[in-house]
Formats: sequence, structure tokens, C-alpha cells
Amino acid sequence: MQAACLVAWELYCRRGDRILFGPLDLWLEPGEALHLTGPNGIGKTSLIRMLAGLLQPFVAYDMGSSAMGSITWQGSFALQDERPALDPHLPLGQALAFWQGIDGGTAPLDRRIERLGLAHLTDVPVRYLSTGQKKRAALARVIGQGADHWLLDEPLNGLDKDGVALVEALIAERRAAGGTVIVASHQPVALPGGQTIDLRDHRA
Ligand SMILES: Nc1ncnc2c1ncn2[C@@H]1O[C@H](COP(=O)(O)OP(=O)(O)OP(=O)(O)O)[C@@H](O)[C@H]1O
Repeated sequence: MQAACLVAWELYCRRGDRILFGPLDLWLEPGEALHLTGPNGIGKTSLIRMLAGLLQPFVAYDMGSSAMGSITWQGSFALQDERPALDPHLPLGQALAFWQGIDGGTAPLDRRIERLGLAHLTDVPVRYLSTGQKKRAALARVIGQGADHWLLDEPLNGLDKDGVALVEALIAERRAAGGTVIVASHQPVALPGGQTIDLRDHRA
């Protein structure tokens, strides 16, 4: 057995006064992928946020073990969700360059922009980009972070056929490099040999 990139035990998700799902265990090894599915409101985004450390797993101390609600990553991860974190007032090229300065990844910015099909949009303010173009821009940022693992929340929303194929190719490349990728998506996404978790099967 290989060393795991992500191990999570007995995750429960509470939103307001409702427990959405749990217990849920995750175990991902290098190169693995996980597709999170389930209907609106089941808790896919909540789980992604939990894995990113932005939402605390619910722990009921009187019914759990010491491992309950633990999430352990080996390596770094990048998160893409519905907020691209690109300054809406800046031209796209400048907005991405801002993050390049902070993220310091090794993937050259102009090559990422080209790969994501954004080269003709670098002078356009981020707020004018279409839904699919914003998704592509967010992915350009994710790649630039140079993280080992990716957490992608609905990365295919608004993408055309070529965009979907591009995202699937980028995921395959990350996996081939030994990273793991977790995708929350209503839509089918090609993750050859990947795991699938339908959160309906883990409803509390
Ligand atoms: N801060 C909050 N307080 C209370 N309830 C919340 C909060 N945030 C989300 N919820 C509720 O938690 C549930 C799960 O939301 P979540 O966004 O995780 O679902 P989802 O499976 O990603 O949905 P979708 O497919 O529509 O994106 C929803 O019923 C939502 O209303």
C-alpha cells in the first residue's frame, strides 16, 4: 500500500441545525481521483470546504472516537470554487499576474493563459468575462499555485465541450504527476479508475 495523500475519518457535516452527511471516510493515494456527486444541497460544496479547512467537521464528542473528524493531507492543495479570487476590476492578464507574484509557481503565466484559451482576453476586465471564461481563468490560477493536490468545486459549470475536455486533460496530468484530484460535480467527468462517492449514500 502506498502512502496516502489524503486520509479523513468519520466526517460529519452540520449546517445550521441539520446533519447533512456522515460518517464519511476518505483515503486517496498518489494519482487517485474522487468524483463527489449528489443532488443540490446534499453537501458537496460543504465537503470540499471541509477538506480545504474552511469548514469544521461536526464532532459529537459523546459518540465519537479520537479519529472522528480528522483530515490529514500529505503535500499542498489548491482550491477552485465559485469565487475565482481574481480582481474583477483588473484586466485578466494583470489579475493573474498578481497571483503569480504571490503563488510563485513554476508554470509560466503566458503558457497557462494560452493553454486555457484565454490569450485573446488578457486586456479584458475580469468582470466582463463569461461564466466559462471565468472558470478557465480560475483554473489558470490553480495551475499556477503549483500545489500537489486539487480540490475542484463544479469546475465544469459553464464550460463548452472543448473546455470540459481540457479540464479532464489537466486533471489527468495532475494525477500522472502523483497528485490527487477531488471533483464535486453534477456533470459526468472522466476520471479513469477514479473513486465516486454519491453523498446520498452517506446521508446522516
Ligand atoms: N452557512 C450555512 N448555514 C446553514 N446552512 C447552510 C450554510 N451553507 C450552506 N447551507 C446549507 O447546506 C446544504 C448543503 O449546501 P452545499 O452548498 O454544500 O450543497 P451542494 O451539494 O454543494 O449543492 P449544489 O449542488 O446546489 O451546489 C444546503 O441545504 C445549504 O442551504
